[in-house]
Amino acid sequence: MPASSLQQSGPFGSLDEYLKAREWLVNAEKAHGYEGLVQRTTLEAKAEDIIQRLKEWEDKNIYGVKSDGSGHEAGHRFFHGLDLVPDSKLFDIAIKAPKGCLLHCHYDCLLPPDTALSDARNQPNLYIKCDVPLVSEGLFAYALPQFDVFSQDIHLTESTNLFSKAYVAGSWMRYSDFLSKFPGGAEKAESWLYKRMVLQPDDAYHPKQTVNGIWQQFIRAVTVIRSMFGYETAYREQFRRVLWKFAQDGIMYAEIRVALNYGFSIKSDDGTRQLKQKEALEIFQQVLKEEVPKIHAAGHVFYGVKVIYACMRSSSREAMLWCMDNCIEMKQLFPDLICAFDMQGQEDTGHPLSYWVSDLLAMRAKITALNLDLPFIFHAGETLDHGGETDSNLYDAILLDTKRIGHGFSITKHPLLMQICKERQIAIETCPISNEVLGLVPTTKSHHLPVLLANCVPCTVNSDDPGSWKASMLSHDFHQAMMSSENMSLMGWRTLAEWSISYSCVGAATKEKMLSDYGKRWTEFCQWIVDVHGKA
Ligand SMILES: O=c1[nH]cnc2c1ncn2[C@@H]1O[C@H](CO)[C@@H](O)[C@H]1O
Repeated sequence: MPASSLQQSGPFGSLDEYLKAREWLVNAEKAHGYEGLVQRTTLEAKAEDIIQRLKEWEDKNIYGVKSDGSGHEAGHRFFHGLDLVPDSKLFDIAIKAPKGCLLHCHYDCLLPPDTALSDARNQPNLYIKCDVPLVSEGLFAYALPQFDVFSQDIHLTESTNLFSKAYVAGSWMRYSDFLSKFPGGAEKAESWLYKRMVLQPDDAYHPKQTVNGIWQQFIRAVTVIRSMFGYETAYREQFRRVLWKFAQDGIMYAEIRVALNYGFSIKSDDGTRQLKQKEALEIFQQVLKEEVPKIHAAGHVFYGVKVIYACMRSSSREAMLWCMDNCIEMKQLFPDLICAFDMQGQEDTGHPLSYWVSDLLAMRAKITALNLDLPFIFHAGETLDHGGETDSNLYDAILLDTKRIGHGFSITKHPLLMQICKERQIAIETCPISNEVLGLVPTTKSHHLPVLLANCVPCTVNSDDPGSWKASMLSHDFHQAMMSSENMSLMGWRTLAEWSISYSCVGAATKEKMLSDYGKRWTEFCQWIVDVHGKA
């Protein structure tokens, strides 16, 4: 707080004097945060006022806590409010909002599996296996299904029939047989599979849940869904759909973390060929070439996507070293597509960055010698730890010159590191809904985004794994961020979106153009708010 604020404290000669000092203090604190950067046009001020009024109204009328204490608070728990969101005008506004760039998301978890499940019906070579036979309610609840495609026929016998007591765990059953033999039929089968891939409210909120517990469930869900995209057509069509969903949700560009782990492969549809990192990236490049012009033709402002090469932080050293070299190789082959390197997987249970420091320093030396533009963008501080090994990832991320920080949830307990992020322009990629569903905060209201904004630490809003909890690409997170804090405003959305452009990996000229495109869309958006919602 500036020293001058002290001069504003008492003793006060009158109520009027006190109220003036109070107003000054509130405004001084606002100016300390992102509001200090904001200048409103008349149109923006009008639109902003409409949004604030809508927030209050919706909090009482759409959400609302009843006199007996039951009900849902807006911006509180994502799953509790999910069914109410469609009734919200503010959600409609969030969908329309131009959002800038999505800088933190994971490819496998971008979309819920609806379309993948319908595509799977048409894959004759697709097989399914489980770790237990599906012969009792308990085993249905426990089982982990996985998919793969095979070129040779695997006949249906008692030992490959998932619904037989004689099923040998891990044996493959043709998916079409699985659908027809599932108790209650194909629709029941798909809804059973769906629940294995998408987290449910009880997974997130049951009273004995822990961070490790929900992560174990999340990893299981990812294992199922990832195996569903394990063949070429599914992998490609998923990417095509993702691009359209981004554009339709007001995202102008994205950087996607793709798990290109050691041992990564997808198969050709007929199961005869294995496609590795290079072939997967070729698929992305090809789809971008085909789809971006169509997305433009449909009237969207869209700058495509780049890939953050990501591998598991729990890897063996041998696997990690292979990935580091492979990442450099892929950067040379796909200089415009690969934009950074990261490690992913649960931070608390994986190796901390300190474990990898010498390898990362050697990787950096190679990158510099090759004159490549390949920054690190590390996950760090996605933890409840404070002062321990996981939390200390923040120190290493900063010392290793991370371009941004993924999550940075624990950084608000490190004022010096927040200050450094401000000075060195390291943006924090926050993920409000993800942090709530995966157990870091019991409510979005205690998320660190408002703290970062109040300190004017550059940050962005991201969806992380929206498909894993049936959220949209970014609208739900924008909406949740808006509803969870009084201090979040329309100009907060604008600030976050402009930061997402400024801290992205695109070149300076493209950034300029994006900012200018954004400005135009934003003005249209504010006008729309005033025209459509201003009269109510
Ligand atoms: O919030 C996150 N922090 C770290 N890793 C994550 C997060 N969300 C997803 N993944 C990683 O991405 C994989 C899917 O591609 C997940 O298995 C998980 O390892």
